[in-house]
Amino acid sequence: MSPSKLNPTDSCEHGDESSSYPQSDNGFPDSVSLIHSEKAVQELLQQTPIQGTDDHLIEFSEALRTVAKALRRAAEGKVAAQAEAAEWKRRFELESARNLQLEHRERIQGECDRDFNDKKIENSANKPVMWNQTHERSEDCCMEHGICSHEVLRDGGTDSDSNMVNKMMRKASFKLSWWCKGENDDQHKHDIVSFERGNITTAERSSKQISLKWESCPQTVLILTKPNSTSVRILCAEMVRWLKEHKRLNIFVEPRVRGELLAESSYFSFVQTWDDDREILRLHMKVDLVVTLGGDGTVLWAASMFKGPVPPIVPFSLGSLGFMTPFYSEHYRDCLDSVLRGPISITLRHRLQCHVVRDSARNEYETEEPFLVLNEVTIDHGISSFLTNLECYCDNSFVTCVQGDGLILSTTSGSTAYSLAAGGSMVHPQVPAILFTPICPHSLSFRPLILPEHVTVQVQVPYNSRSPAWVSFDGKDRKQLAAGDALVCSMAPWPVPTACQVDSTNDFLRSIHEGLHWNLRKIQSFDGPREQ
Ligand SMILES: NC(=O)c1ccc[n+]([C@@H]2O[C@H](COP(=O)([O-])OP(=O)(O)OC[C@H]3O[C@@H](n4cnc5c(N)ncnc54)[C@H](O)[C@@H]3O)[C@@H](O)[C@H]2O)c1
Ligand SMILES: Nc1ncnc2c1ncn2[C@@H]1O[C@H](COP(=O)(O)OP(=O)(O)OP(=O)(O)O)[C@@H](O)[C@H]1O
Repeated sequence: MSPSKLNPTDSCEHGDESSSYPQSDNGFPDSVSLIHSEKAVQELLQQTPIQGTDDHLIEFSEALRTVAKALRRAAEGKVAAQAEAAEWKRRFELESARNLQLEHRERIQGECDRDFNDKKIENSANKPVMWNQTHERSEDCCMEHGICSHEVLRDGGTDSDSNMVNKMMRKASFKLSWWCKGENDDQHKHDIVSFERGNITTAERSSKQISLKWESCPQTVLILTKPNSTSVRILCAEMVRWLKEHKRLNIFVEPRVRGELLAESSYFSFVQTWDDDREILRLHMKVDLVVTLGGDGTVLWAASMFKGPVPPIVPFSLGSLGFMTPFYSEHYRDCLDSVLRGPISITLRHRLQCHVVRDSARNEYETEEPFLVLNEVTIDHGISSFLTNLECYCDNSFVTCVQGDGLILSTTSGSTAYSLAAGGSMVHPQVPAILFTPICPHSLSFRPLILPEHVTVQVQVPYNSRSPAWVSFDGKDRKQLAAGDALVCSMAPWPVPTACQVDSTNDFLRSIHEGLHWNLRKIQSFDGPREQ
């Protein structure tokens, strides 16, 4: 998996650049080849006395080039083999996780079937138990499309109202479709490439505006709130009351928020929460809709709670910027009314799946728990004042060595955040791409890149790096990357569906106009010189 590595004991003292620096095929000097090639040349020089003729120089430079090429090929072969191994390892881990999930479900299914047969549905207060209508159906839906929309909940009867006890509850099902010229077309359209008679054409583009239509009514809402804000706390209490009394919905909140609500009034005892963080892993199976009350950070927080499929999120703006929070909190009743009724436009925001691969773990096929980021993963120098030195590979091909303050690998949703501040382009959130944006590169010729969604980007701290690097995920969870450690990033299979106020294009343009005053300039006056 690892790209070429430098031996820390090797010296990097170079002589005359023009004669002793080998060039790789792509024009960049390869660090491993350089060191070895230099040694080879020095040996050659010792063995063959220079007679000062052009012939000798040509011969030496040819030998040098051949050695450099051979070394480069060997290094590339090694990188490819290691990357392939890492990819297999990643697939194996995904498969194992999937199998575990299946086993877990089968176990729960078995328990529920037994319950059914015995006709004894027990009340497990505050802990709804989930099972699927049919195993196959859940597989189709959850694994293929990311959102388990047909799963069934057996409510443990946490509602204070006694007739709610043992109520049978379905997770609301929905259908996604592409909007066609503003009309709702029920067909899923895929990007079809035709090559009839040698003419390549593409039919419908798949990346149209996406519409979500409920097939059964949403029943359970999770409300996530920004902490330490009085206005958010007041709005949350009001919204919970309204959703319960007017929409008859089951409501989940974080333990902190339940405590706050109960401190206000015992009326809120119907509000559900979780005791154990492991229950968060099952939230996507219980919740039809997530409401966020805060700024972009609260949307990031909501996304980070779902390590797999994410239910649709309705983000209300209670922060100062709000690129991902298109709904105004003053109109929450109308907004939620229309969202619960549907159909709604959604933006499927892609996430990046990031694995830290430790140098020591490489032979043991171990990676740490992956992080899913909605904005970006950043690798920087942390508190060290040294330049970061990062070797970057894209699908095993060498991209560049970043020498500067660091590197941002951003989603298109994150393109208006840190990546923008570092000089990256703003990209429509529905574009499936990975932004490769350096932070203060010490080079006159470095420009940000936009890579296609299907690539795997690998960033390695070389052995000759003067200091470790630090990686952070959506601005949180800092981890150190020591020399030899690497970060491997690819597009995650679970996007974050966020409800749109109008549609994803309108919302995106409004956010850059309102949030950044993008391209705001006084309109040129009509009077003045004219072209003749
Ligand atoms: N120099 C910078 O611009 C810089 C530096 C560090 C972090 N950040 C961003 O902050 C994010 C974490 O946000 P937070 O709210 O938890 O921390 P925070 O409270 O420090 O807020 C950072 C700011 O970034 C804004 N922001 C977040 N996501 C955005 C997006 N997708 N588009 C436009 N603006 C966005 C937020 O609204 C907020 O104003 C990181 O993911 C990173 O993108 C930016
Ligand atoms: N439910 C939560 N629990 C813990 N932390 C949270 C939660 N929601 C948000 N945060 C954190 O609180 C911080 C501020 O949140 P957020 O960005 O939403 O508010 P804000 O700072 O008012 O927004 P803006 O930056 O747009 O003004 C973020 O770092 C975010 O990660």
